[in-house]
Amino acid sequence: MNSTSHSGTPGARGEFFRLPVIDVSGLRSSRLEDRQAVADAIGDAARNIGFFYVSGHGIPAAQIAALRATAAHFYAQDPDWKMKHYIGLGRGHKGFVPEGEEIYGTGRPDHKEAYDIGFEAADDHPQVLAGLPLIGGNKWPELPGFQQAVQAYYASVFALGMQLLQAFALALGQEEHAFDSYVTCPPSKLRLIHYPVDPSAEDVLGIGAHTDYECFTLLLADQAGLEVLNSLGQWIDAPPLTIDGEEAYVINVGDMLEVMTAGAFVATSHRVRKVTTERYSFPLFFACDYATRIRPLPQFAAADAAPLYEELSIGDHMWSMALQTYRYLGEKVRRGELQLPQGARLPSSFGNFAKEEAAVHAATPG
Ligand SMILES: O=C(O)CCC(=O)C(=O)O
Ligand SMILES: [Fe+2]
Repeated sequence: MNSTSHSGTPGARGEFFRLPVIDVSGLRSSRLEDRQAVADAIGDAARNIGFFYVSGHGIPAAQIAALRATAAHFYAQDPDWKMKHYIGLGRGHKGFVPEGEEIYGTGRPDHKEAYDIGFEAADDHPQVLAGLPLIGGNKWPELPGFQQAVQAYYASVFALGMQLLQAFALALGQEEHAFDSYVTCPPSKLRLIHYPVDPSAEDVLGIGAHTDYECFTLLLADQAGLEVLNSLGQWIDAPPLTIDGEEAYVINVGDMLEVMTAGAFVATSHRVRKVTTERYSFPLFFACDYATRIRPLPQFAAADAAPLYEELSIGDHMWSMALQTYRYLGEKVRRGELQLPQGARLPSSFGNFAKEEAAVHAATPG
């Protein structure tokens, strides 16, 4: 753990007022005790909060700067040119996501645009040939340096994700590499999100309240705006943090780690408030391979487990969430061209927000 000035102060589970900072440089130590100590801190934060900052990650500042520069260059282009890379063109669900395309909790479109990049899969990859949604090659705009900057950053942040996956395995009492073989060609998406300022827009959230669908998320943002829901119903700020000259990442537990732990780890709800300063954020949603069946680990499996934690395929979950939040996919569902996978959950089924809502309904007579 970092110095106390940065640490969170959790009381009861979910009662936090700031996010803890975990120095993960120990994950690169050759001594298992060092790696286990970091993993235990991650486990505590995942249980009590579902969100934490990570310092000591070692991602080169130059790669982050290059990514920011190329993202800004892309968004400065005119709208028609950006739409040539529209996510709805071609298969694979990758590319440019214009403002208004995504709708989360509020039922109102988010005030943001994005560019979605996936784990690169060749056209002859068995998962592509099998026609799995979300898997395939990327769209690379003709912008000098874009592809190089994005691929270099993707490789680094993905490698950090693998280290965190191993730490989560240790935190859950598993062998460190227990989950590695589930991550060979995952639908792990890196998003370059741009939140433009619109002073005339009233109360338009950057992103409505939601949980993330995958195992966990690694996020880097350049401005405040991200807010995390605690168990008292308060939105807690998670602004960018620089520690010893290095920008910290925000890591949060996603729906699939919540299922694997039958709720012991929380997929915590979060949102981005209306921005007053132009903002860029880059989440990597770290997933296992599409067909991985996610179910509670043996120590969390209980005969009376909530139906929410019934086994599901991670890819089907991600795809069904996309079908329910992207306009172009929703239209295809309505036209009968695409179907929701069997057993699809509704958006916002997981996380503390969902549980509070359920508790309110259960307590409401009639
Ligand atoms: O922009 C941010 O800080 C958060 C983005 C986010 O929550 C998401 O894309 O799922
Ligand atoms: Fe999110």
